[in-house]
Amino acid sequence: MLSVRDLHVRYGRSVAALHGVDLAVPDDGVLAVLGSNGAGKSTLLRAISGTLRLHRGLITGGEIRFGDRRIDRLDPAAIVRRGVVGAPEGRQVFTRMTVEENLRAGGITRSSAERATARRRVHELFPVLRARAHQRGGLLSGGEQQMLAIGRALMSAPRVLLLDEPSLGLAPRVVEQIARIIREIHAQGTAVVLVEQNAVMALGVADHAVVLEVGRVALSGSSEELSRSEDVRHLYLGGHAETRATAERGKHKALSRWDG
Ligand SMILES: Nc1ncnc2c1ncn2[C@@H]1O[C@H](COP(=O)(O)OP(=O)(O)OP(=O)(O)O)[C@@H](O)[C@H]1O
Repeated sequence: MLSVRDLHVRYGRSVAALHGVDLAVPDDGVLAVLGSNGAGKSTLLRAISGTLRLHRGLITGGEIRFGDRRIDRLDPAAIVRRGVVGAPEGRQVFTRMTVEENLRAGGITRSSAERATARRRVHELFPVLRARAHQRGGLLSGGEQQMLAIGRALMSAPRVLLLDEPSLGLAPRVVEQIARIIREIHAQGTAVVLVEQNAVMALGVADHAVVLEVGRVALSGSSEELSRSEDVRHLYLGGHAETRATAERGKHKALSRWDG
């Protein structure tokens, strides 16, 4: 279980980005983190992955635990070794390196046997990455780069995968494909924290969700509950989109009847 308790984060002296955030991600869960621009979603992921300092940010209160150990004072490499691994946004793959070299870089903390197992898993999830093994990362399409970014994170055999807006800038068909793959990764036993502006996609994939508003958790609950929440529907789903989110979930899970 990954848990965040009363987390406060600042950037420099003037920006207080998180003001007492609480959340929990069960070992077998997918947690969606929704929220509008500037709500603090990326800050939360940076705090969990230990990368805040790269952005001149600092945890000023609270704690982050993985299992029974605190991880909020560890450096990013130690957090990856514990099994909590972030996939960068797709355009941040190593563009001059081949697909295979990108994957190898992701598995650098693991033994060669563990890397071989992880590579088989990545190739099964993303056959395109096997087909394009020797192509430069920068020549892949946006969706393929996103897949490579997720594949690179999976190479370190994470227990919790942190995803920062994997649907950003992708065509709806590709977003559906990524959503399917996230479900598959979860079904294989990896917990996922999914930061998304695309609430339809996120609520379709996650079991639970939190909505951040200016650095605070404004709402939390099961994805079904949040799909039905008036606030979430107006702010993030709009129109008939909530029906789509529910339909999406219905494809993959037996749901209680839609009462909205
Ligand atoms: N490196 C930084 N230095 C100073 N302030 C920052 C920095 N990064 C983020 N912030 C501020 O912290 C707050 C939270 O930003 P954050 O990027 O976490 O939000 P977000 O929910 O991820 O937004 P978006 O969806 O636009 O990416 C905002 O007020 C933002 O301006």
